[in-house]
Parts: sequence; structure tokens; C-alpha cells
Amino acid sequence: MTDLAQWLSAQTDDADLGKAILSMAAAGAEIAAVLREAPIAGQTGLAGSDNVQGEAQKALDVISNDIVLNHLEANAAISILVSEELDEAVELSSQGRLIVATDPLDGSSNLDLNVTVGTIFSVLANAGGPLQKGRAQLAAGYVAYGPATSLVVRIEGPTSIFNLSDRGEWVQTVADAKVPAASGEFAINTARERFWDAATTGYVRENIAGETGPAGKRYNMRWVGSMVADVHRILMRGGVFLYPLDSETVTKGGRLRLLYEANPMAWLVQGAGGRSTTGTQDILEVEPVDIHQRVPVILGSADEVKRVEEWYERE
Ligand SMILES: O=P(O)(O)OC[C@H]1O[C@](O)(COP(=O)(O)O)[C@@H](O)[C@@H]1O
Ligand SMILES: [Mg+2]
Ligand SMILES: [Mg+2]
Repeated sequence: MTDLAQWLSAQTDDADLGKAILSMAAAGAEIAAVLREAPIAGQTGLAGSDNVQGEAQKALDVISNDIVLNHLEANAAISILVSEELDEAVELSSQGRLIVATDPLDGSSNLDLNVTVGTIFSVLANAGGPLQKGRAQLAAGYVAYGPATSLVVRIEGPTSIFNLSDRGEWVQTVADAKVPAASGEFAINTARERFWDAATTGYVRENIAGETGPAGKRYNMRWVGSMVADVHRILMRGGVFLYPLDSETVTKGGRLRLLYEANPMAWLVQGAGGRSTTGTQDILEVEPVDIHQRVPVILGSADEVKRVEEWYERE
């Protein structure tokens, strides 16, 4: 049995990086416990406040953010925290070498429904602040709060999966996750079809046409509405996730956030042999200009992502 601490010491000599990941795992275990009790504690509703992006915060968005903040404040290696729920980057330890960017609770619109939500994180070196390309990430991961609590994490090598035991240990269950290159599943919010560009419409129509259409095979569609849950399914059995630029999100640059949603997920998917793109560029090559910047996201099975890229080249 490999636990998280053993895996970290085999993956990196950087003790600070290992501690940053352990802090996020500890925050994840604490958030998992809070989520289990949340319906009983009456915590699934709104906080009564908006975040900097104008989205209504759930009480659990705020609680999860506080839990992450507490764990990182106690870690002298962390210099800066960027969070979806915090307007500005927060300075923590002045001697810290690392930056963490986090979506403390992803998919929080699903909280009333007992559907999988998650915590996403990205770790960067403190080299001139948090506005760094995803390619510069030192590590990334997410915790998925579903029937099991799973931590998916990658430094530079494989994307590895751990599950939280009853005794509070993170036990490795998949050493080297692999996203199958071919897949017959796609994930997109189809209610947005009227806003889509020609490339997205073309790709999705080909899939829906099935075995007699140009794709020559049958597709299934799945959309949980929690990025963590949708990406976790793709990591386990393949598929493609799309939140493309569309006519409604174009002025914002997309829907999902670059630093703490798109980059860490692209890092994990690429570590598992998958691909990621904005449609025209690898997500990991996007130069950030704002900590809450949004970006189009297409990632998952390599063959499917390439098909979407071909549509963007044609259109
Ligand atoms: O409401 P839509 O269009 O289905 O969007 C769902 C997407 O929004 C998100 O919920 C945004 O994340 P937050 O819940 O952290 O704001 C993603 O998890 C998900 O993929
Ligand atoms: Mg999110
Ligand atoms: Mg969130």
C-alpha cells in the first residue's frame, strides 16, 4: 500500500512542494467532513455575498475557502494564495517559495443535490507572482467529494489517484492514470447551443449523427455540471469536456477560470496522456494577465480533442 507521503517523497526532492500538496490534501479531508454534515448543519444554501466575479457565494464556498486558507497559512512554504473566492491574491508567508491557486469548491451549484463537487489546486514557484503559464506549474491536483473522496495529483510524472480511508489516510488506488485516446463520450452544456461557434456546433453535430454520420461511431453525452466530476469521469474512462468560447461568454474570455480550473485540469489530463486546448492553443501556453481570467476549455481523450482542434482550424 502506497500512501500520499510515500508517493510524494518518491516523486520529488522538493520538501516544500510535498508539504504544499499535503496541506491541500489535509484541507480536502476537512472539507469532505464538512460536506458530509452540511445538509444536517443547514449549510448548503447561499452565503448572502458575491465573489469578485459577481457570482453568489454559497456558505460552503466561503467555508471551504477558509479551510484552505487556514491550512496554507500554517505552511511556511506558501507565499501567496489565489482563490476563486478572494478578490485579490493574498500574501501568506514572506519566506514562502510557493504559490497556490485554488477553486476551493468547484461545482457548488450542485451542493443541494448531493452530487460530486471538488477542490481544485495548482502549485507554482514564487517567481514574480501568480501570473504564470500553466506550463510552469510545479504540481496540480483536485479532490473529488463523491461516494469516495479521491485526490488526483501530478507533479511532473504520472497522474496518480489516492482515496481517503476511514482512518484518514490517502491510499493510492491508481499509480498512473491513463485517459484512453479514443472515446465515444462528450461533455458539454448543450443548452448553450444557440451561443456556440461553428467549430463547436460542427463537432457536436458530427457526434450526434452517430455511426451513420462523418464520425462513423455512436456517441453518448454526459454533463454533471461540476467540472471536477466531469473531468474525473474522463480521467477514468475517457471522453472530452468542452466549455468553449461562445457568443455569450466571449466578452469575458470564456466561462472557466485559467489559473485554478483550466490549468490544473490540463496539467492532470496531459500527465495521463490526454490533450487540452482553448480551441486554437494549448491551455498550458496561455499567458495570464489577470488572476481571475477566464478561458475556453476543451480537454480529454487525445483523438477527440484533436477532432475539435481540426474543426477550429477549418472554421
Ligand atoms: O452552469 P453550467 O453552464 O453547466 O457550468 C458548469 C460549470 O461551472 C462550474 O460549476 C464553475 O465552477 P464553480 O462552481 O467553482 O463556480 C464548473 O464546475 C462547471 O463545469
Ligand atoms: Mg469551479
Ligand atoms: Mg468554486
